[in-house]
Amino acid sequence: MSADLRVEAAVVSRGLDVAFDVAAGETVALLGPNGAGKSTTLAVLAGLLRPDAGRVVVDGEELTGPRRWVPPHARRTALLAQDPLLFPHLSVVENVAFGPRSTGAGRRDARASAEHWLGEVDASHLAGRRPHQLSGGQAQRVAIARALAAEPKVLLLDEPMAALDVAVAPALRQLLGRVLADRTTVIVTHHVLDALLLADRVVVMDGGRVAEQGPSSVVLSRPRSAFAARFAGLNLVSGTATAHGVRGPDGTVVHGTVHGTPGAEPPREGEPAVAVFRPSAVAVHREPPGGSPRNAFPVLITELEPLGDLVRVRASDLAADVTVTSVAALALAPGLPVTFVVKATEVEVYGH
Ligand SMILES: Nc1ncnc2c1ncn2[C@@H]1O[C@H](COP(=O)(O)OP(=O)(O)OP(=O)(O)O)[C@@H](O)[C@H]1O
Repeated sequence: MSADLRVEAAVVSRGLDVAFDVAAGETVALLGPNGAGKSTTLAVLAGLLRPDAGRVVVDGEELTGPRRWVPPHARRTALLAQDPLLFPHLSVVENVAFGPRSTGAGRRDARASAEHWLGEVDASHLAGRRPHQLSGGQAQRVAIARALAAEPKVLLLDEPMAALDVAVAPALRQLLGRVLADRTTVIVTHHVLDALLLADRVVVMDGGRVAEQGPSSVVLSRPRSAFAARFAGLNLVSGTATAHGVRGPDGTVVHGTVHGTPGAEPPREGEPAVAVFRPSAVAVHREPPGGSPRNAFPVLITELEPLGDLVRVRASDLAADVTVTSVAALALAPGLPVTFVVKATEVEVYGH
């Protein structure tokens, strides 16, 4: 069911001029500051907005073009907004059956498909309820089932977790990880973890244009655009899982909290895993701290970069954000050997 996607779109009134591709089965996260044009791009893909110039091609078929316009309901693209927008007068199962009904399925097939997809999102028990009897997280699950039941070629998600309590977001992220695997998806998100764990690639937008794009782990650990650097700039250490962390390529173990990834159990020992921690969680020491249970990395400083009120200290593939005062106090400079120190409680470990 997955299809490849190409978009080129200029919308003059919104200052949008973007072009990017999504491979069949790939999940791309659209990141960027407010007003960057992420939602406008989704609207163009969904057929809700006709660009002044450009085209949208899915699976070799032009859906939007100079002389072509396929209306939203006939595009086989499903858009899932922050707000689930369920029909209030229909039950949950009727809401989900609306997806296949809208693509021409008969009543009985549509109902069977609705029951199947409710099962896929762990919401079978909600089938008979009305939308006003659902929590925000439950309603969003039902909306996901409705989107999937229409068997879209492309799934478009606009901050699907933004309106939810932080407490239910992890469960929904896990569900999305499961259902997005092998589906062509574009997801707008403000969360670095969504970009890292749900997306294969990220496209960073700024001022209506693509500022940077690439594999999620590369862009998030070595960002080139100012936004991506502020947004992420995470330290990532890839290797194999141990009981309490990750063993890096040089044999050093980074200790942290081991989590399951969306749709998967926590990594077992020896499986590929990545340790993630923020540069702001890293302290820089001139002398290795003795007898400490913390993670300590002996490194050589390669670069000092101003970052607002802070200074980003880069050393091989790692970064630490420290105050200007401590740069002066420690006389930090490129070429200086130092120790980067991070508490295990600041390190998250995921299967990769
Ligand atoms: N309905 C609209 N009519 C006219 N201009 C709009 C409309 N929606 C957005 N814009 C403008 O288009 C530009 C891109 O906005 P868009 O909502 O696509 O950005 P975004 O990246 O999705 O932002 P956010 O993260 O805040 O949702 C902005 O300048 C915005 O003010």
